[in-house]
Amino acid sequence: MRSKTDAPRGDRTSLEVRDLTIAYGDDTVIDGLSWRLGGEGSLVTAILGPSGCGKSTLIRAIAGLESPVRGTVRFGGVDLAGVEVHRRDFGVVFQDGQLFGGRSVASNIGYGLRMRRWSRRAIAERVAEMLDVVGLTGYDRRLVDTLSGGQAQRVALARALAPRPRLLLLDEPLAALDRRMRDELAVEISEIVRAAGVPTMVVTHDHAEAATMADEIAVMRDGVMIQTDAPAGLWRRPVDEWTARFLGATTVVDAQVRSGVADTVLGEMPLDRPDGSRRLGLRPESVSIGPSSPGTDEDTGATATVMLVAELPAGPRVRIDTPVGEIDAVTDAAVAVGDRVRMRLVPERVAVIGP
Ligand SMILES: Nc1ncnc2c1ncn2[C@@H]1O[C@H](COP(=O)(O)OP(=O)(O)OP(=O)(O)O)[C@@H](O)[C@H]1O
Repeated sequence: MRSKTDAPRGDRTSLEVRDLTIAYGDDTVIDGLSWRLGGEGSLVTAILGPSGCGKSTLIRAIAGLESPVRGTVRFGGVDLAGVEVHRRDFGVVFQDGQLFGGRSVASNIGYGLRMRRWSRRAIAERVAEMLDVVGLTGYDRRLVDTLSGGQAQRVALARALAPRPRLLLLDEPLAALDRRMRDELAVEISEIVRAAGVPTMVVTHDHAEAATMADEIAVMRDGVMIQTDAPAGLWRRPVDEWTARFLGATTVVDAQVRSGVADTVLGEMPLDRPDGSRRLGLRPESVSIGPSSPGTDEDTGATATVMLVAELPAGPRVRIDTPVGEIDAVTDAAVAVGDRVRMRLVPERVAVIGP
C-alpha cells in the first residue's frame, strides 16, 4: 500500500506544555499542567482518560484552537503563543474528519499544500503519494460527501500528513466508526504515522485503541496527567486504585507479600516485591478457575462457587462467588452453575497497584 516513507522531522520529545491553564468562562478545565510529549523511543503517545477530563481541550490548545489563561505550549523550545494555527506546522484530525464538503478527495488532500503555495505538479505528486499511503489510489476525483466513514478518516489523515507536519494531533479519530473499522484503522494509522516518522498525539477513551496505536499512554484525569507509561507497564503497574479501575480492574484485593509470594483471599501468586502490604487490581482474565480438589483447596480458602457461565467468543467467562463478593473470571474447564471451583491468580494478568 505504501511506496515511500517520509524522513522524520523535528525532535520527538520537543512538544511541551508548562503550567498550562485553560478555562471556559469560570470553569477551569486544565489547571497548571506541565507535561512533555513522548518518552525516549516513543513516537506515538495516546492520551487516555474518561469523558470530560480535558483531553480534547489539551489537544486543541496545542493546535492553537484554545487560548491558555496561563502557561505555554512549546515546540522545540519555542513558545507558540501568538503563532497562528496554520503556522504551527501541526497536522490535525478530528473525530468527524471535518473535510471540505462538495470538494473532491484530491482537493481536500491538497488543501494544505495550496496554502503553502506548492506548485501544481508538486501538489499532484504529493496527493497521489498520500492516496497510496492511505490505500485510496483512484479516489482522487470522488466527492468527499460520497465516502464511507472509514474512507473519510483516511482522507483526513492524508490531508493532515500531506504537508509533512512536524507533529500530528489526532482527536478521537475513530470514535465515529464501527468497531471493526476502528480496529482496522487503528492498526493502519499506527503503521502510516510510523512510516512517516511523525511524532503523534492521539486522544482516545478506548484502551484497546490506545494500546494498538501508541508506544506510550498518558492517563489523564481532571486535567492532570496521572501516569505515563508503555501500555504493558500501565496495565501491570497502575499508580493508584483509580487508575487500576479506569484501566479495567473490576476488583481490588489486599495482598501480603512475604519472600516473593503475595497472599490474598483469592489465593497466592509469585510477586517480586519487598515484603509488606500491596493492593492488586483484578480483571476477569486475572483469575482462572478449575475443578476443586476437596480437602486440599478448602484449606487455602481459594475456592468459589460458580454463579453464571457465559460462552463468549474469547472463551467461557464465569461469575463466581468468592470471599470478596462476586467477581468475573475465566476458565478452560467445563464448569456449571453451582460447581465448587478452585481459583488461581494469573500473575501476568494481575495489576500491582502503586509505585
Ligand atoms: N467550548 C466549550 N465551552 C464550554 N465548556 C467546554 C467547551 N469545550 C469543553 N468544555 C468542557 O470542558 C470539559 C472538558 O472537555 P473536553 O472536551 O476537553 O473533555 P474530553 O476529555 O475530551 O471529553 P470527551 O472524551 O467526552 O471528548 C468538559 O466539562 C466540557 O463540558
